[in-house]
Amino acid sequence: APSSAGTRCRRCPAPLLRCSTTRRRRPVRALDERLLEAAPAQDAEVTEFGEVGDDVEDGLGDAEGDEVGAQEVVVEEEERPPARAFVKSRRQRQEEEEAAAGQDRFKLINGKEIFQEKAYLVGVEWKRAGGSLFGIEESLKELEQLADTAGLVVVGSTYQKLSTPNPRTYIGSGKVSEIRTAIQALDVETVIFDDELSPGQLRNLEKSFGGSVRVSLAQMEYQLPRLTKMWSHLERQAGGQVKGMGEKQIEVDKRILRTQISALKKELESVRKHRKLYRSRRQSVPIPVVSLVGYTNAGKSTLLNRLTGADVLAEDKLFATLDPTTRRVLMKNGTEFLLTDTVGFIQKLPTMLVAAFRATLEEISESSVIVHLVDISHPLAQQQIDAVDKVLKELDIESIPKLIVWNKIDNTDEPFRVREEAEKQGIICISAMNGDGLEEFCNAIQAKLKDSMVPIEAFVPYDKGDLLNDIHKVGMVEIMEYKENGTFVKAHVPLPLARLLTPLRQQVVAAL
Ligand SMILES: Nc1nc2c(ncn2[C@@H]2O[C@H](COP(=O)(O)OP(=O)(O)OP(=O)(O)O)[C@@H](O)[C@H]2O)c(=O)[nH]1
Ligand SMILES: [Mg+2]
Repeated sequence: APSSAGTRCRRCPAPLLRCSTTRRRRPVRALDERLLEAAPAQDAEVTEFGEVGDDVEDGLGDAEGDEVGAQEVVVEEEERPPARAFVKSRRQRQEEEEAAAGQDRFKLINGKEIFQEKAYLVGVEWKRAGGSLFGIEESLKELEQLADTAGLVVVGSTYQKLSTPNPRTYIGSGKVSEIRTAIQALDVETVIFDDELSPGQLRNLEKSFGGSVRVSLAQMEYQLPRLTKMWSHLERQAGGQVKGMGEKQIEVDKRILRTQISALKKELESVRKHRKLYRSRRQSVPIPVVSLVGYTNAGKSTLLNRLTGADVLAEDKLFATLDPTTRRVLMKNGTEFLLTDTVGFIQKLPTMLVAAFRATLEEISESSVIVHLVDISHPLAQQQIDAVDKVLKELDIESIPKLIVWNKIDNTDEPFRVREEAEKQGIICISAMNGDGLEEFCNAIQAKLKDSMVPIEAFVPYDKGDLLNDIHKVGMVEIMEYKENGTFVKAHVPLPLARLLTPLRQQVVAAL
């Protein structure tokens, strides 16, 4: 029989069009649908299935081992309508399904409605030594998480090992055609490159991916606040297989995204203005600022919530925090500090991102202590630490005392051993989730804060009582003696407060 191998399911004797076992995994499903769509020209499409099917076959298991699959086949075998009618009814069903799926593809993410585009990821591993801290597979995994955070559905990914980029298309021509096949087979709407491409390379890729496919630099902006990666958006192919519905969705999708971008831009701008104002106001009440930095998903927002009860967005998503948030932490001994949450760091921090998140970075450089929070339960914890350190180095903040804190101790396999290691290195272990080690954390912060303060001795007259309050709140008092016309204080205070106290400090000698 012609092309019998291609038309039969590998796992069962059913002809492919009737075997619903193949509808399990997404890539195959997409192919199956295309197959049905082009039913009158079955043979040609079936060949395509045979080819691409090989790539997605693994993991399906063998026929005997999978009873569910066999059952599904039996059910469909019972009906056996004439091929064409069968295809038609399936087609209708498929249309309905698709319409329903279209609705499903709008997801609420952080209170905003986002259309779930189908995305395909492309990465490049450089052969030269001493390249990235992260392996290509890790990098793609992270990119997948980023895409997921942005509300995309990743339908596939690929990567290539290269020693130099192809000046025309960045990746090699073989890879380009492989991706083109995948775009068609999987109905891909967005191709995301794990690197920054030149406008020329983008244009050439656009051509290579087919005339009706558009790759545009402007789309980079799509997810700018959430995604730091290079975006290239592929128009769904017009005509033929595209349903009117699908086209409309793309338009709606674009509109939503465009509105979102401008709204987010405005938001970001107003946040910056607000924070600038806030900062200058705060400087007159010199409560020390502690900045929380760390790789994305380290648990910074969770820790801030834990310590302050602030309702800061904590999510198992990358870049859950867009706007840095500052909260007041009151310690048991009455001392206060301001804790600032920052947006998570990430490897390959592109210039674009540095600019967009300058607000966060400004905050860090003005803090009294920097807390570097690490997800110690992450298999790539060390690489993440290195990536964060690299960014911190660029900020020129070496003079600010730093505290390293290992978080998610509850999530480690051998918490005892991890704690032992931490102790050796003078590192604090906590669980922001269950509150373990938070008291130790606060004490360590206090000790670090003291490092950043200056020792003073001052005589504060009774009519300047508010200054005494400030010293209590933000400083560390060693001696406080009430005299006839004022109070003698020996303490460590932050530099700005020491400056405010300067006139009173001069009076110390006179008063004694
Ligand atoms: N098991 C465990 N999970 C934690 C702990 N702290 C945080 N998490 C989880 O880790 C995930 C990320 O936490 P976030 O607080 O959003 O992380 P973040 O560092 O603010 O992330 P970005 O804002 O993206 O930089 C969430 O799912 C938290 O519930 C912890 O101590 N133990
Ligand atoms: Mg956060």
